[in-house]
Amino acid sequence: MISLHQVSKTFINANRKFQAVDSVSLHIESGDIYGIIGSSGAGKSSLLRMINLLERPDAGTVVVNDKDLMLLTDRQLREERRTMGMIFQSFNLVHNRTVSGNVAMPLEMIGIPRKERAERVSEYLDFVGLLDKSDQYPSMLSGGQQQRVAIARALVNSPKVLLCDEPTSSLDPHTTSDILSILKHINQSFGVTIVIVTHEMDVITTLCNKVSMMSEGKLLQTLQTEQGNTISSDEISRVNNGQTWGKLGVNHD
Ligand SMILES: Nc1ncnc2c1ncn2[C@@H]1O[C@H](COP(=O)(O)OP(=O)(O)OP(=O)(O)O)[C@@H](O)[C@H]1O
Repeated sequence: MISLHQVSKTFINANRKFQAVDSVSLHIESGDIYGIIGSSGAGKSSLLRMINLLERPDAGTVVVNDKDLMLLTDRQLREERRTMGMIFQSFNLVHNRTVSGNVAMPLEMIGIPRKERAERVSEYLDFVGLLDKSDQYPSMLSGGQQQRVAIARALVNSPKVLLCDEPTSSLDPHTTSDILSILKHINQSFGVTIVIVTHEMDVITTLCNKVSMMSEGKLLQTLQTEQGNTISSDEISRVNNGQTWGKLGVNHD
């Protein structure tokens, strides 16, 4: 469903080149919950953002739903991006719009009529348990509630893929667990493929059936199990006696 082939990305900072992603290839099947784990600066977010071409690779190919995204026109790319929702560590809500106003935004952009828009917004706010907060503003909500609004907004267009960039990194453990349950439910109930970037091992062992470890722009290793199961911490410990994980600065216990 998603294939990255030898993608690379170099940024230029203060006239110095920095290779954030170095010839990475990976394959994600429909229905997977695919984790990308690594320490800060490993290139995880850049890699994730290349899946929907928010970041354009300097080299390599990005194929989603059998389409080579680099070959699409701007208009075709906009359409293809609608099949991919995205959520972020900092939620990225629009603060001068209400909760329902935020969730309605993707539908407004494609001209869905008001009545249908209202129905779909209510349906997804109900799904994330926030229907009673429809008329509130983001600043009146907790971090976990704001992330649930962002999830509703990402789902309202019925995407096939949900891209998650450190979605629980600014949340406490209890709220993290709530958000991970919602993500699992989205995968199981709607068949949405999930790609999640994290530096937290618990996120991987709670949620993911595949995980790639990233360091210094490269994928070091990928582990996988059946869809519907999660990679166990035992399995992770067995690989190279955990040495690869240690190299990432990630605690695998
Ligand atoms: N738009 C950009 N311009 C310049 N440098 C960038 C840009 N985006 C990322 N980088 C650099 O590329 C490297 C990889 O960043 P990236 O955000 O992909 O890593 P990460 O593994 O997600 O780290 P973190 O968990 O800290 O977000 C970092 O050194 C970062 O400073």
